[in-house]
Amino acid sequence: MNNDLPLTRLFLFKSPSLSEQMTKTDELETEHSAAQRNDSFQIATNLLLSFKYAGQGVSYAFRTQRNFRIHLLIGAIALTLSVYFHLSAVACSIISLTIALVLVLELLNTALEAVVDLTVGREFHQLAKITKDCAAGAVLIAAIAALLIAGVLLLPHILQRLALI
Ligand SMILES: Nc1ncnc2c1ncn2[C@@H]1O[C@H](COP(=O)(O)OP(=O)(O)OP(=O)(O)O)[C@@H](O)[C@H]1O
Repeated sequence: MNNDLPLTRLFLFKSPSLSEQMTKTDELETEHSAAQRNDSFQIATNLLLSFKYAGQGVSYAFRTQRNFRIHLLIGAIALTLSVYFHLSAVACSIISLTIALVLVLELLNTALEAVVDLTVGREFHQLAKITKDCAAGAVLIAAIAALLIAGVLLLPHILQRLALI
């Protein structure tokens, strides 16, 4: 297995081969992005703009990541049920934390995918595979834990309401 990433791949925005393939539109978008980046450096002290960029990250994940939307929907259902069944403040906090953990990991997964794609482009690389698979695995483990915790805390109430116990 060749684990050596060329240094140029790590430090250049695009590999030369990919740059050659860029369309005129891509070039314009890159210039536009560069201008935006310069602006962001000039206004980095503005706290409201920091929140805005963070919001753009969440918005991007929501728009592009189906799993993020699914986790958000399941989280909303779990929280609604928690309030509906008058779960204790501690139980609600635990459920909220597990939901937040899954969403945070989904955002990090999306960020890592972007960095990997930025680095290796469309080329296959074993390290790219490991990075993406591990990031996806982290989301999966958090999601299973969240489901188990919500199940333990909510299931007795749901079964009771359905008159099954
Ligand atoms: N450059 C690459 N080199 C090697 N394997 C890759 C590469 N890109 C993706 N893969 C493999 O393909 C899988 C899917 O990659 P992809 O970028 O489509 O993520 P994804 O499944 O869409 O993730 P998510 O569902 O979280 O958005 C990865 O988990 C990895 O195993």
